[in-house]
Formats: sequence, structure tokens, C-alpha cells
Amino acid sequence: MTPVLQVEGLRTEFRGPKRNWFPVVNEVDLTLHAGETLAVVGESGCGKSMLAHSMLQLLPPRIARISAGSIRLGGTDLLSLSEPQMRRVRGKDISMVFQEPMTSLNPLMKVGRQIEESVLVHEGCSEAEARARAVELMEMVGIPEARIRADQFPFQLSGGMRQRIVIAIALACRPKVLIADEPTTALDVTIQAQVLELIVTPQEMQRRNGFSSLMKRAVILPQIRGRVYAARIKDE
Ligand SMILES: Nc1ncnc2c1ncn2[C@@H]1O[C@H](COP(=O)(O)OP(=O)(O)OP(=O)(O)O)[C@@H](O)[C@H]1O
Repeated sequence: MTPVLQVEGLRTEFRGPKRNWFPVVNEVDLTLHAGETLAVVGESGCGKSMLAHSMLQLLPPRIARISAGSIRLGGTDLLSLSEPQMRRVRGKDISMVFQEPMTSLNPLMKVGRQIEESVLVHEGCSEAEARARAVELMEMVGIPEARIRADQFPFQLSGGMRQRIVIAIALACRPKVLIADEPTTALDVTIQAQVLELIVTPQEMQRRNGFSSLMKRAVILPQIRGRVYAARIKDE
């Protein structure tokens, strides 16, 4: 079976104070098939976030670069794409959920509208269809009374609900791959478990939406010091 995403020998570097380049992601390989979830583990600072950002080519310009390796999404080598082509991949084929929902959401826009905009950008449907899909997505990520909540602003929702909205936005365009960069850091432990369950064990959700997810979790494993490993945590 062709993998959805395949990373080989990926090396990302930052520019040092003496203009030298030093690696922050070093020779990383990973393979993700449809419906699978991978957890990227490694000690703090070993490059998990930078791996996620490299895959979406969201690295800070001029001071960071991908210097070796390949990132293939289906049959396409993402490193050969132009920025406008890459913009179409982000959100449509690969979505990312960041750790702090308040920085991902627009505080001045109703949450339902924020999901609708993501649907409209990628699916080219009518306003009414986008609205219906936004409510459906909110129900899917477990927001009670979704129709009422859709008309509220982010500050009117709890932290867990806000993170669910961010996940709903990420799923709005039915991405093939979902990257979750510590999506639960800002939440309390019970809510963390619920939100994680949405991403890690969404067998039903994955089937319905046909996406694979890549989740970054900071797990300290001193015996693999300094390296990033991709561990397959669910393979059914
Ligand atoms: N803007 C930057 N300039 C220079 N170095 C950076 C920059 N951003 C990140 N780094 C370095 O890249 C390395 C990898 O950072 P990254 O954030 O990917 O680690 P991480 O594994 O996600 O850590 P954590 O689990 O603590 O979030 C670190 O050594 C960090 O210092």
C-alpha cells in the first residue's frame, strides 16, 4: 500500500550566531499510512516541533532551511513545490493543530464562522452548506448544543471546547494528514485525555473523514537522547 506521507533522511538546520548552520532535525525517516496514527517522541529540544514545521514548510525564513531528504505526500515531493503550490497543500492535504488554541482562533469572530471560512476556502460550496458542515464538524468533535455554540466567540467557550474548535477547523477540508503539535498542553488533565482521544483514537472519525494523523508528544526517553523517532502507536 502506498503511504500517505513518507519522510526520508530529513535534515533541517538553523543558522548559528557565527553564520554556521547546525542541524535541529537530523536524518529523520517516517512512514504514515491511511488511517494510522504516529507519535513522534524524543526529549525536549530534540526537534519534534521543527519536524512538524518542516513537513508543512513553515520554518522561519532565512534562519532555517531544509538541507537534505525528501517529504512525499502520495506521489508528490513537497520539497519541489513552489510556495503558492505549498499553500494549497497546507490545510487541504495536511492540517496542523497547534498547542495553544487562543493563538489559532480569531478572538473577534464567532467560532462557527471560523469553521465555515475554512470550509468555504477549500470546498467551494454555498454559505448555507458551509454553515451546515460547520455545525456537523462541531458535533463530530463533541461540542454540545453545537448550533448555539457556533454563534459564540472564543472567550465564551472553555479551553477544551476551544481546542475542539481548532481541531474542527483542521478537519474542515478533510485533510489526508493531521499533524497535532502538543495539542493538549494548555488544557487540564481530564480535558487533555478527551481531546487526545479525539485525535488518537478516532477510528470512527478517521474512517468517516479518511485522514491519518501525526501527533507530537514530548516524551522524555533519555536512551534515545538527541534523536527523533516515529513510533507507531495505533495500527489496526
Ligand atoms: N528560531 C530558532 N532559532 C534557533 N534555534 C531554534 C529556533 N527554534 C527552535 N530552535 C532549536 O531547534 C531545536 C529543536 O526545537 P523543537 O522546538 O523542535 O524541539 P521539541 O523537540 O519540539 O521540544 P519540546 O518537546 O520542548 O517542545 C532546539 O534545540 C531549539 O533550540
